[in-house]
Amino acid sequence: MIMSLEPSGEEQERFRANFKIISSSFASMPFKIPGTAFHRGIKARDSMYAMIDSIIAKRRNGEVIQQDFLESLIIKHSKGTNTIDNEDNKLTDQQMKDNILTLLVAGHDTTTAALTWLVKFLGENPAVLEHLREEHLQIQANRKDGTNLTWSEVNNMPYTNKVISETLRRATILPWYSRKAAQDFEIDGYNIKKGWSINLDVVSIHHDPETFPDPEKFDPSRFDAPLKTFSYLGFGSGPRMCPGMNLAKLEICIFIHHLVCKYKWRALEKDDSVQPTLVRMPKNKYPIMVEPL
Ligand code: HEM
Repeated sequence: MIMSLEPSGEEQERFRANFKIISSSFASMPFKIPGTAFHRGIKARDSMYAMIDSIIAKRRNGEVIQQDFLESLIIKHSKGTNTIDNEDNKLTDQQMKDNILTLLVAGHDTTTAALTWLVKFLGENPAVLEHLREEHLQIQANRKDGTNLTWSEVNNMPYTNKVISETLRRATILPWYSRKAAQDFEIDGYNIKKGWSINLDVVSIHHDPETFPDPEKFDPSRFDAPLKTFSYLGFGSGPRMCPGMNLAKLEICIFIHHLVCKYKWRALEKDDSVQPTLVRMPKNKYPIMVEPL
């Protein structure tokens, strides 16, 4: 979708390997010294840049044509192309590469983790799974022709949306993110100075028993009524809120539809530990055995 890499092959493998190094160095101390995670991350990023450079070059000389996000960036942002945008607003190749890398880094592991947690929570909560399956079987039954999920169907999945929100609350994929204080302020007796970086402890916010009674319980009905502002931060909040939210939700809705309409599954291991990385995942990656319904 982003740049049409084949799911297998040497290029994809190299991409995957570099991507893994970048993800695991994301929250490392910024010491650019050989041997540190940060240094490995920078090297992997440079290698990704080189790969994206070569992909952009092939697209520019017409060797490869694809209908994907990179292609639309190239068409819209090539200097001298006949679009209504001002030349000064066009992205440089460096900015294009950064955009592609940002989308991959911010969008891949987060969505993968969300899907993994979703399968786990549904497997552990058969009543929720049954309710969810009813919603999706009803969508199938109402469909007059065609087999593909339509845009209006995706936009009319009320229970699915609550299941997604509860998954992101309970799992809290991004356990913290930061904001810079715009002014001096005091909170609970602590004085915060303008310009300080503040990390939000989203796991605690999402497990506050005052807002979410019995917080460990997986219960999508918590989202039946609107919640207190800033108590649910699955995709963040405010102007820096996740720009990929709608894409991620779309991917998750499509995944859920096919999963619950066609398959049943069971966990192969019992392990509730969480991998202590920036993007929270079940430590054992939650292996399952899948069968047709
Ligand atoms: C279930 C999947 C996802 C989750 C749980 C998630 C969650 C988040 C959260 C919590 C933030 C921080 C928001 C804030 O600071 O207020 C964020 C930022 C961001 N996300 Fe996502 N995200 C997901 C998928 C995606 C996808 C698919 C993309 C793009 C393809 C994406 C791109 C970004 C970017 C670029 C930012 C940084 C925004 C900024 O700092 O201005 N995310 N995401």
